[in-house]
Amino acid sequence: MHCWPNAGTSKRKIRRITAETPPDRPVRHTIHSALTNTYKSSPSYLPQQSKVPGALVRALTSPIMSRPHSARRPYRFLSLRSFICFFSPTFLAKLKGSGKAVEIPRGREIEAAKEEPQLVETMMKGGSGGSPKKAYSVSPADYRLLDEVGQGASATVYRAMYIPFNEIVAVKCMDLDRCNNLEGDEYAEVVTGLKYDAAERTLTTNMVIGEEEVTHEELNMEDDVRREAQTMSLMDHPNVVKGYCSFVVEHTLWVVMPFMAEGSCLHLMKVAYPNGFEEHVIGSILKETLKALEYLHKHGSIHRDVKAGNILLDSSGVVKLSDFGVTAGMFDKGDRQRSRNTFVGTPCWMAPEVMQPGGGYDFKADIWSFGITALELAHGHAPFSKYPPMKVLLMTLQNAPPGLDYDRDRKFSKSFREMASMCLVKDQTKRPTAEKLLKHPFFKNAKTPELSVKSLLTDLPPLWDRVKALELKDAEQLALKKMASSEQEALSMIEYQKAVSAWNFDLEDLKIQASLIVDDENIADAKEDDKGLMNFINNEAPSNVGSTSEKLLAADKNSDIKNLGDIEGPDGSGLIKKNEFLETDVLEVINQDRIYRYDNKKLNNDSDPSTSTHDAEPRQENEVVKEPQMCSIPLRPSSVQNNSAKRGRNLERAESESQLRAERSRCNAWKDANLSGPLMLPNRASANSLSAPTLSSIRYGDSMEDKFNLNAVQIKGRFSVTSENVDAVKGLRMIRSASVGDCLFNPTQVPSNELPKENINISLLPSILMTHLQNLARQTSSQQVLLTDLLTSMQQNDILSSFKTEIPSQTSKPEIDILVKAEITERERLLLVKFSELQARMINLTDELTAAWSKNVQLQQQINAAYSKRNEKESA
Ligand SMILES: Nc1ncnc2c1ncn2[C@@H]1O[C@H](COP(=O)(O)OP(=O)(O)OP(=O)(O)O)[C@@H](O)[C@H]1O
Repeated sequence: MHCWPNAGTSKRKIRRITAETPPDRPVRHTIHSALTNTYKSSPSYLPQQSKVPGALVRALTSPIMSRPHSARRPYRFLSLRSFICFFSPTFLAKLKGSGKAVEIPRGREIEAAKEEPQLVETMMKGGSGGSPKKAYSVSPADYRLLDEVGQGASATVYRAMYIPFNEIVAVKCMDLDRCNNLEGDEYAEVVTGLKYDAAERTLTTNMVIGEEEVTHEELNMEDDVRREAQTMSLMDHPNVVKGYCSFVVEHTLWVVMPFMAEGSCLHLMKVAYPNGFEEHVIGSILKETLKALEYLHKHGSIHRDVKAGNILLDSSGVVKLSDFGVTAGMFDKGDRQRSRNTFVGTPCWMAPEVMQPGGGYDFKADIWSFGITALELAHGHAPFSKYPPMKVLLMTLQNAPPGLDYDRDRKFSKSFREMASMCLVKDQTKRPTAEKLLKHPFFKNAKTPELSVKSLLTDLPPLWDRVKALELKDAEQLALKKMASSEQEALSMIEYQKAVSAWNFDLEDLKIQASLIVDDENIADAKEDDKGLMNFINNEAPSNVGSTSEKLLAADKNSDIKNLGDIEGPDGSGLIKKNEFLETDVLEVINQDRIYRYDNKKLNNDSDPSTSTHDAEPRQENEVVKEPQMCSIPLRPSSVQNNSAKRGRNLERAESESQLRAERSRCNAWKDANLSGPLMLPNRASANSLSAPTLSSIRYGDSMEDKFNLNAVQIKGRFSVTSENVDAVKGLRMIRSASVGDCLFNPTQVPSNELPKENINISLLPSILMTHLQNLARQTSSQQVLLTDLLTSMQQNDILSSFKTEIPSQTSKPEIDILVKAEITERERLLLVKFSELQARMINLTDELTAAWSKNVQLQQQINAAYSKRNEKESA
């Protein structure tokens, strides 16, 4: 790493110099000397005396700078960007290569900008390294958007023609409204610090020079959107996507950049390499990415969103890192050692230290994400990608770091596995720097991307056609969603049947559901339920995992932040200090737009059956899974729902894309069922599953439930009243079935003569009842299947335990044996409890079925009577 000076000092120094310098003295030399002294440890960034822009000089030497704070007023001047960037070491590089000194009479900056918009454009555009600048204008009229080539959470990327040069570029249109609640121009102005006046073709800025140190953050410049545009224009490296220029157009910020004709690695994997790339390709891609990271880190930036979706390829195989929306300057506050405290990134790729608010992190966080990206490229998806964000956070903190599995990833070399594991060390201080990592043998032997990556791209249609094809697929899925409601009802029942047969052994899932999903209406009940559940879990299974989740639950439910104790991951590295991982943090995590983006996107991958169990869920040694879960799942908090609603079309896209794959994986779900943990019978094929998809809900539930819920006007228990039958059941009361929580119509409570004739489709009622009865019958048979399986599983456990008692392990220690036996005995006990519960439920169900049948008969008689009465009346 370069030894950077303390930028804070430099700012103060510059301030002092400018304040003390009489306006009529030539100041360029003074500023240049200051910079020379301040940045002497990084000579390549020294600005040349003649290259400090005049406007900047004017701004710095303006009398306003020497006024006391109180006397300073909002000050408008040309190219705030130049001013701000002046403090950034990276900007100095730009000055060195390109700096065009422009003299503007003092106090006439705004007028000059209006008279010479071209000047503003010049100040805004990128360019460095001494190469002649290509000026890209900031007028939207100069760009013709051709095809959509990418869709991010906050942006749509287009292939576009830059008309003046007849050159193809990419234009990323970032929706400013989506980034904030502020409206349109107002927000655009705030976040960019720049106001584009289309009529005048000028860019102006409002800013208050206030505190002693003028920094990005104090100037309200920390926003992702502006940061991205800014960072992109400052970067200059062959492996970094450079921003040519950026400007505000109505409610969007346009960032113009080179067009990368093959899109992102993620996109390529989705289209043609669902199981990941071969090692030699991965080596090339990663090496180029690492070079980009090395460059960024050397220049004081942390990317914070390294992932396959942000590694772009062009048709000649060139690899570039993009998306600087969350890039942070390590020296933003003028403290070289200062690490970041904000919670930014995408959960699967996020380093453990980033997830722990207050802990602080530095550029090593990018190395972790880089390691995750290595696994992503190797498997076609990131580890834990099928889990909801909150779960990913917990798993990353608590589980052993993911890695390339010795057996499953046999096809990969030892050096690749080793390189990945070096990056994925929880202790950030033990991770190598990008520079060091580049020297790893894995990269030493990597081929140039032109050789390896290019071979991936043969026979592929153009990017925009691929994007369209994916969109068509999405549309098909959406159409599927809109199928007739009766079909949906039928399908939902099938889904439900599958879901009721599902085994979910995942204690974590259950806890997360319990902690995250809160029903406003039933909050008190839910609290009680959850308390009981958690007490049970923790009494029975005092694992670290349990206590962590309980504490999160406690924080979430009771806001009793002070009660949080220290929470420690099993390896001690995932330590969450008292009061650090608080309710607000949890909610912040949930509310993080980026997480939702990720969530939406990852839904595409979630159902990917190739996700390995190794990746997915390395179990803790001490995680003793015990409790057969039968808890009722409350709804999620409305705040989360509100946020989810914002996901809008992204979610729809993601959902629909995931449906087909989800369908496929559902088919295998039953036989894939994991028989190694506690049993959970989902007691609802719920409308909630989206908020906290569990293994079972991912496999069985989401898409079909969505279809089902599309027409649902009321959801009770696991059944819904759809818009089709709502009229028919008007006036009928619903009763809750004691054992299964179903809602059944209770015709005996409604005398037949009270049935509003005009609303009753008489023939519909028996059919509705029949459906419910059939469901009951199916449930009973499902329960029987469950019982059989349970018995089989018990037998297996018996065999296992007797085997273990008969043949004592020679290698394991006696304590471990005792633990194993205790666990098996405990499991047996729980299975027996479960077994008797199921038996009782089956008996209940059978009773209910019989009762329902007889009710059905009664009802039919009543209906017949009512029918003949009406006939009689009519004939009379
Ligand atoms: N310069 C480019 N050339 C070609 N395609 C691009 C370019 N930039 C982005 N894309 C495509 O657009 C997609 C979305 O872009 P990008 O990731 O920058 O958007 P975003 O909203 O920042 O997304 P994210 O959700 O990752 O934050 C990329 O995954 C890529 O496929």
